[in-house]
Amino acid sequence: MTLVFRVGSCTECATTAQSAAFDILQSSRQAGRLRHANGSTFPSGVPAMYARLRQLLERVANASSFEQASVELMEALAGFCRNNDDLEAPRGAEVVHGSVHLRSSRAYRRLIPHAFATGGKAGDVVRSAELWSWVSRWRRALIIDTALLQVIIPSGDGERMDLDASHDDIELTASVRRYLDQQASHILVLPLLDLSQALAGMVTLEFDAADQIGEVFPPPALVETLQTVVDAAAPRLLTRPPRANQGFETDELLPVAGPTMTPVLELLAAFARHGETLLLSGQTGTGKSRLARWCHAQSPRADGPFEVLDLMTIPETMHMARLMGWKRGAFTGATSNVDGAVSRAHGGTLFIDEIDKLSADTQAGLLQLLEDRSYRVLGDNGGDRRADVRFIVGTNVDLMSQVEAGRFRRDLYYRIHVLPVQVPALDERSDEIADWARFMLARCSQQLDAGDWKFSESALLELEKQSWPGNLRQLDNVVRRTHIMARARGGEAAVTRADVLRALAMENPTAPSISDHLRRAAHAFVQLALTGDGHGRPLNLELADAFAGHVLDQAVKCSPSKAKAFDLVGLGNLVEHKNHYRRYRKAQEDIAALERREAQVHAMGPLASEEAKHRGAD
Ligand SMILES: Nc1ncnc2c1ncn2[C@@H]1O[C@H](COP(=O)(O)OP(=O)(O)OP(=O)(O)O)[C@@H](O)[C@H]1O
Repeated sequence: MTLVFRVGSCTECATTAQSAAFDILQSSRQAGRLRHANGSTFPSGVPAMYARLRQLLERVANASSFEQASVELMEALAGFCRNNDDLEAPRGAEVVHGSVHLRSSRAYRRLIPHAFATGGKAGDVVRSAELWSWVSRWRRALIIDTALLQVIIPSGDGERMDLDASHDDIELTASVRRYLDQQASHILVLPLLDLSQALAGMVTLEFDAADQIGEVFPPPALVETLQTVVDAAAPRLLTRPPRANQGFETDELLPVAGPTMTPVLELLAAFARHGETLLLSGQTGTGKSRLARWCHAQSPRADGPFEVLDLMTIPETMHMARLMGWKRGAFTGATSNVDGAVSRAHGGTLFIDEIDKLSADTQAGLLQLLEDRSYRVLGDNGGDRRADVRFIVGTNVDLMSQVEAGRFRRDLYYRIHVLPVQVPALDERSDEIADWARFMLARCSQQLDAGDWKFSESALLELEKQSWPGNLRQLDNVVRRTHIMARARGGEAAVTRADVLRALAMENPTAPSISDHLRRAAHAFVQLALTGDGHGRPLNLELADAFAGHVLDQAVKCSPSKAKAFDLVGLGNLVEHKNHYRRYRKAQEDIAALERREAQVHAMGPLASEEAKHRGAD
């Protein structure tokens, strides 16, 4: 008799069907009627295995959290490995570590490491990105033979791929080799699929099985069993709620920590302890740079320096120099030695923000730095230096799309994609909005020495109702604006809903405001100043008057007459007194002066001013 259970994409249906199937299996076994599809009887161990599987499913279903359910699963998998007489797997191998990874395609959502009795510390278990990239590419169980550096696909004919060989599908870096070397002899990676067969994560088991090096270990039959167990447990496991909020202690680096952020903070706290590169992705303004600093404070390097290299604010031609530093004479105008970010971060952490902006040649330099932990200061003939630095990198773009577009090196991507964490947008953690708003209001009242300001409840509700595409940065701007408006209105130190509504009315996130345009123009001006000639002649701030000149020039170009143009920009009185020609001539001179200076700066070359800026640093 064949029984087919058809189930929809609902956990309840699937688990009920599973239970029914196991019950039938059990009673058939008891009645001695169990037959394989080909007519042979099942090996005696198979029904016993299903009984154990059923117990596991009950334990997973009753687990109070995803974390507890994951540990149940890993313990059960280890049990299947140890107690494997029926499966004829070689004995003498120990399961040392296990881990359940819950991941989206680009970032970790949860990581549950587990050390078995004989193993080391669970906190040591951090998987590399490569395991994930392989399992997501092939969506089947894989074994890594860490001694022979081979990936083995145990199903089918046990296809082996040399990790050392240049294989199109495999990204292998020296660090992976090092990483694999120091772990157990074999790593089994099992995909974790949800009910719709989408890849939701992976389960890894590490074996200490030195006498199995070169063998397909664990043997394919055991791998198949373990995968069956994972497949059966997955629907229940994936629907277990996260562990109850343990609450993160807030401090000045982490002023707010709402329930939605708890899993992210747990991951960051766990990853902070490691030396591997941490990748923080997330929309602009979500607080990545502050979280990087928080991670540093949680790390064993907390007493060392925390350095930031914000690539957004550095001209591309200076990326390498600012990262590595330079020696006197390294290039024209380099009149003194200047430390780079790597040496300033020695013994601590270097946060490289907007990593996607990294110039092509610096990408190669950073790759070598991450691989070998060595770097060379520009113009230094004394050889390479050792970098004792933990790297955290930040981006607000999808780095893989940059790789696919050929703008970011694939090997560097895999090298920095070791511990990827996605910082949720503020709209996804609206449970934090009120606390952030209170914190920001207190901060700006304190900065202005303006007393003890509070939001009314309805004002906070109004903020919670909004969407925040600019995230914490936008909320901060709105809170500051609200505070200014409320103070101008007079009365007691309370921000009302009406204040909030007025401040919000000035927000138009889709169209950049005049302030945004001015900020951008100021940024461009400062960038140009940074690329000055290195002889102590920075781009004079007075040249910024050219901006007013441009405004007047545009007004004249866009208006039917000069008189109307001057009226438009509030200078109508000059027309009355016939002074406007002089004013317009001055505007054109300002523009011409800036353009002349700009041409000179470009002709001088980019490195010189950097040197000038750092003159006296050593
Ligand atoms: N821990 C914090 N303490 C105080 N303010 C914070 C904190 N985190 C975020 N903010 C507020 O949010 C703003 C943006 O934070 P941050 O610069 O860290 O974001 P980001 O994600 O690194 O942005 P970008 O991608 O644009 O570099 C800060 O200017 C500050 O106003």
